[in-house]
Amino acid sequence: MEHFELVVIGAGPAGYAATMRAMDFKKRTLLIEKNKVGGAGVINGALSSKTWWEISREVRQFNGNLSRYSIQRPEINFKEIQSEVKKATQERQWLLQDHLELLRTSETYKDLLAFRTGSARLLSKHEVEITQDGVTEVVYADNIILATGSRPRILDDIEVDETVIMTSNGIENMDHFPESLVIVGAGVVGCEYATIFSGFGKTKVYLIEKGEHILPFEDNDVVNVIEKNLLKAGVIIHRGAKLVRLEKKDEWVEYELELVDGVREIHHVEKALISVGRVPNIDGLWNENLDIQFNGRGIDNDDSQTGEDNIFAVGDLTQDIALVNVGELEGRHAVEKIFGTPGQLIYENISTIMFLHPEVAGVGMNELRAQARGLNYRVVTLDYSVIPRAMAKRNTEGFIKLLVTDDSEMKVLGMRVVGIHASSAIQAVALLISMDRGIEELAECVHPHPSITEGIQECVRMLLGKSTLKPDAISSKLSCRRFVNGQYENFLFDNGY
Ligand SMILES: Cc1cc2nc3c(=O)[nH]c(=O)nc-3n(C[C@H](O)[C@H](O)[C@H](O)COP(=O)(O)OP(=O)(O)OC[C@H]3O[C@@H](n4cnc5c(N)ncnc54)[C@H](O)[C@@H]3O)c2cc1C
Ligand SMILES: NC(=O)c1ccc[n+]([C@@H]2O[C@H](COP(=O)([O-])OP(=O)(O)OC[C@H]3O[C@@H](n4cnc5c(N)ncnc54)[C@H](O)[C@@H]3O)[C@@H](O)[C@H]2O)c1
Repeated sequence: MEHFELVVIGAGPAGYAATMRAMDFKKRTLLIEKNKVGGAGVINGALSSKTWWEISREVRQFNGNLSRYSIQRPEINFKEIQSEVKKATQERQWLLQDHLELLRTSETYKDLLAFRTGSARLLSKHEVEITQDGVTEVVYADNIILATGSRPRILDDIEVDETVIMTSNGIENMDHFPESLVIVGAGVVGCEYATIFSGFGKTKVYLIEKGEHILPFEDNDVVNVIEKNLLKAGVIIHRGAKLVRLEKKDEWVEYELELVDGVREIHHVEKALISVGRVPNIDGLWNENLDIQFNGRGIDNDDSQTGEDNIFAVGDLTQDIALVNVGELEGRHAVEKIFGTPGQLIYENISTIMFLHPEVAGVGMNELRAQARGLNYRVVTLDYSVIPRAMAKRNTEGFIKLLVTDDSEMKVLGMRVVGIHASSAIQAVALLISMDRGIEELAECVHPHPSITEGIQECVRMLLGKSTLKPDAISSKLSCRRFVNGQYENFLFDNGY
């Protein structure tokens, strides 16, 4: 039986990152993938959907500019766009595969790194069985990292064929812009695809959310901006709606809704996307005799470790946040825990971007989460219309919101930026959170001009009572408040100078 110091199952972002970190420790490692290297980080997931989003954003912007000068819009071609998306995912896949291959054949790594295509499962705490085309092989592993990721959750009674009724695994394989599309579930995936398809201007989008509002985990002020733009792009949003049935009829989709007032409606659309969350890929992954616990949301791990001392679980497979950067962080952490001196696995400073219209970037807590934890906090908001860079872009839609602790230290709890360049603006704050620092540093450093980060600096200065624009003068664009014992109150810091 071939012997490895580490076997990693799954070559998505989490497993790939874990394998490469193991190379730094010079450990003999086997990476096993049953499908394509890159996982949902590349195909039917992060990179593919972001390429669709980028192109849709350009089309929306371009069309908007043409309308401004009364110029007719050109036709856009679905297949050309789809082929551009395929090029992006292919580039990334080739990069990851070629990198793997070059390492495997290099002098330094040829005895360390091995790769097998096949489906893997654990026979015991040290034996991994790999099956490919009916051929089975068993290898011995000192340590094992499970990184098998997740797949779309499917609702009972809905028959997904990935052609007419689809999940995120099928939506990108259509061959034309559908005339109409219903999206069930207005979480991140649902809202991103609603933004993408409404942005192209070729598809009537219907968005169904069982909760009271779209993006139920986000603050109302963020949701309001996104919802307003979706509506402006012609999206019909059914909030608090119960999906009674959704089925294929004559190659179209018929669905029935029960609305909040009890009224029932029947709709017909060309295609459906089911985006109601994801489930971890654990089926048959390990034998029952192993102490690996599953809690419904994912593998219940402690600092990436399962109940077995040599078996670890990382990425979407676990109960923690399902993101590429989190999977990579966990994968690297698990390897450091096995072979080195691990740092702390910290989730508080994880940055996220939701690719909507406009983009929404976040780090740390939002108000919903702070309130759910019963925290008192200070919160400052600044509208994009006071930021020179946004004025120059002729796009002042959006705002910055910063949350800090309600004490003299004012440690950063979290931030949301909604608007252009949101994603690049949050990095400095992510760093402050990771360093567990107060906000003074941000107030004093000199930002480039004009930049969106100047808006963040102004937020910080408002909290410190030394902003250039005063919130009590332009309260429609700036606010500085405390949230104490369930109530908001205006807050003006008197620094005495
Ligand atoms: C539509 C969509 C958009 C997204 N957008 C973003 C985004 O913008 N930013 C972001 O950070 N995240 C995004 N995500 C989430 C991100 O894709 C996932 O969090 C990330 O891919 C998880 O990485 P992973 O390695 O844990 O799992 P995966 O990427 O799912 O990879 C797991 C791999 O394991 C393989 N595998 C499974 N079982 C076995 C087995 N038994 N044997 C061998 N191999 C196996 C699979 O084939 C797969 O390649 C998005 C997800 C979706 C669906
Ligand atoms: N930009 C990004 O970072 C990004 C993009 C896409 C996905 N992701 C990751 O992928 C994960 C999965 O995304 P997702 O959107 O599938 O899940 P999600 O949990 O974000 O959203 C699912 C939504 O479906 C709704 N829902 C559930 N059952 C329903 C029903 N029967 N009828 C109507 N609505 C229903 C839920 O209330 C929720 O709003 C995310 O949690 C995120 O971690 C990240």
